Amino acid sequence: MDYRGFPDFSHGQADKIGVLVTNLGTPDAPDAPSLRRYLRQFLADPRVVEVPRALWWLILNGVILRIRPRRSAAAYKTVWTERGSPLLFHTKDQAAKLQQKLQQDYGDNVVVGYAMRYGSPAIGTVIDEMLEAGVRKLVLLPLYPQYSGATTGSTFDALAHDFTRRRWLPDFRFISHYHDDAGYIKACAAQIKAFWTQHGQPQKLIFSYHGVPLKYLQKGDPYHCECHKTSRLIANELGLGNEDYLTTFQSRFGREEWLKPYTDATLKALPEQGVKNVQVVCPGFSADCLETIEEIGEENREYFEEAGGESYAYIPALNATDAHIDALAAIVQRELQGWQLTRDEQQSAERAQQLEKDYGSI
Ligand SMILES: C=CC1=C(C)c2cc3[nH]c(cc4nc(cc5[nH]c(cc1n2)c(C)c5CCC(=O)O)C(CCC(=O)O)=C4C)c(C)c3C=C
Ligand SMILES: [Fe+2]
Ligand SMILES: [Fe+2]
Repeated sequence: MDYRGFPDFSHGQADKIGVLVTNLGTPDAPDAPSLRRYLRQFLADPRVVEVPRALWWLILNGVILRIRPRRSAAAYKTVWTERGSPLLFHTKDQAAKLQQKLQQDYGDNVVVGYAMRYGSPAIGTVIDEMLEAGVRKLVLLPLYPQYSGATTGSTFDALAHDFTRRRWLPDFRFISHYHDDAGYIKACAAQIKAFWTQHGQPQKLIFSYHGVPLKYLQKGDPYHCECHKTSRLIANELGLGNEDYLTTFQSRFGREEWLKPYTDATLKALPEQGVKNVQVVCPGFSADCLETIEEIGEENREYFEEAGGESYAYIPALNATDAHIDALAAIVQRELQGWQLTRDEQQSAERAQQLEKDYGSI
């Protein structure tokens, strides 16, 4: 085994702190070949689809990868922008703003990078760049507020796999969730309040989260509970009563039962129950993407309106808003305690280095 290292590192180099934010990943282009590549990597992950490998290999290659790439490419085309996939450019913006924010306290000693669990930029490539830049302490923040083995757990797997082939491992911290973090909850509530200032308050607020198969909950995945807790905390912050909001689950994949109630079935049923004015918000998505823009913004709007709904709005994700970046920075900074290198300490470290250079070490 040839463990990977960087032989030309400088001995005097100050240790840097690396903050790596990650998200799920997205195809490189909204076309069938790119989707086939992306979906093959994503859906072959045993954390995502827990079906016996040989059987799943047959279904994935024999059925899904023949049909889904073309269908999904058409959906991605409707959300694609000049800057590419929304998920990718929002993540890029989040990392850039987080870098600026953390630099205020840590100067050049902190390096913020972004990577994707599937597709590019790959986690290993970005860690290479960080280690080469002198990062010896690494914080990984998957941008999934609610923990699930399928998302957060899988991101850890990718990192752990990457570490198995490295010669010099950094100190490492992993933020596995922040579903009840006060700053995150306040940022979500503020985003909703700002929307209400412009568009008014709905009859019902729907908190819609990406679903997972029901059996993951039954086997001990905390995702379902964490989603409900996030909704409850945001609702409290907004002063809502139990009857003012609902928690639902979207983006079902495959035939088995997923977490319920389903977002689409709920929106189809609400008008008949007299609920004709709703707003949907997706606190589990830290960035707008196909699943929010197209599925919630378009597809589910149609279901609601076809069923007799009169007013429907999607409240955008936190994306790279200041309140979101402030919340993420606070989460990261809490994790950095003990590692903290403030600008003052950095300056005195630089002075010490200079003295050593001028007078030699004692
Ligand atoms: C936010 C948390 C997410 C969980 C939990 C999650 C679980 C999960 N997803 C699939 C299958 C697909 N998801 C797809 C897109 C997608 N999923 C998330 C997030 C979570 N998924 C995001 C942010 C996105 C959007 C990516 C983008 O490029 O915009 C897709 C691809 C799109 C499509 O072909 O429909 C699939 C497939 C499973 C099976 C699963 C849990 C087991
Ligand atoms: Fe998904
Ligand atoms: Fe979807």
